[in-house]
Amino acid sequence: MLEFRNISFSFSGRRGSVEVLHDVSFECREDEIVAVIGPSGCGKSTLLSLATGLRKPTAGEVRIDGKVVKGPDPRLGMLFQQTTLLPWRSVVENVELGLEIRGEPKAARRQKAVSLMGQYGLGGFERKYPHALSGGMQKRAALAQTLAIEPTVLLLDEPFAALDAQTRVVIQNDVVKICRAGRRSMLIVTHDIAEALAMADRVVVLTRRPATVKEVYEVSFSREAASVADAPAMPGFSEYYKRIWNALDISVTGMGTAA
Ligand SMILES: Nc1ncnc2c1ncn2[C@@H]1O[C@H](COP(=O)(O)OP(=O)(O)OP(=O)(O)O)[C@@H](O)[C@H]1O
Repeated sequence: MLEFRNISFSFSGRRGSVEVLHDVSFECREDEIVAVIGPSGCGKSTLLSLATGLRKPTAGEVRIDGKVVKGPDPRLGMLFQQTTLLPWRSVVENVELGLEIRGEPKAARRQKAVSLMGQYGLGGFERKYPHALSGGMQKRAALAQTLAIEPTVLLLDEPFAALDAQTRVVIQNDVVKICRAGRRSMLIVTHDIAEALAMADRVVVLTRRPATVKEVYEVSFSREAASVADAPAMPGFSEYYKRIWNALDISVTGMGTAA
């Protein structure tokens, strides 16, 4: 379980400090998918960087399974918008990278990587290089790389933003299935209300900077729909969409209508 307890964070610069997060508290329990959504620049990525231990909160604590995060933690797996495949390594060598860093013997890590690639629809592409894969396949390979180290908590920062609309839904669905099958916790930062509702069990809406928790919505579309693609047709989906849109308090200025 991942917990943010009374988190505040300020960036310090020559002109003083800017508070980005103010007293943020929520948790992501075992076998739960939580989406964090908020206005652009409110501090969502900063919040994730605190969970990775790369930054320290100015106040409050981040805990994983009850222990305060003090630095990079092997229980965390990350997937970001930009895929992190190394172009000079074959796909299978990319997938096994985390295991190699961890010192796992070559034969064992290769077997694990090949097996994961098979599970994620990448069988036969082991010896190809990343440029030979489509965007969706690269994302799957990055996901296999992340999951190879068997993290208990997955952090995703707008991981699907660069994908085309159809591939995006397919990969969203894969990620939800993989996460549920392994009873993992997943925290996903997104700008996309539909993505948050279709994938998550809870949606945490942050305010503008300094961000604090504005609303938390318990939703069940992700568990009840047959797939991510079916979630928007579920009763109540559009009502939650509207509620979250209103909570985000974004003003849309149109062109107006001609008299
Ligand atoms: N290294 C830094 N030094 C100073 N300010 C920073 C730094 N990194 C981010 N910021 C500021 O902190 C605020 C929060 O940034 P962050 O990237 O966490 O927001 P976000 O909600 O993820 O943004 P977006 O929705 O656009 O992806 C922004 O106003 C940003 O300009």
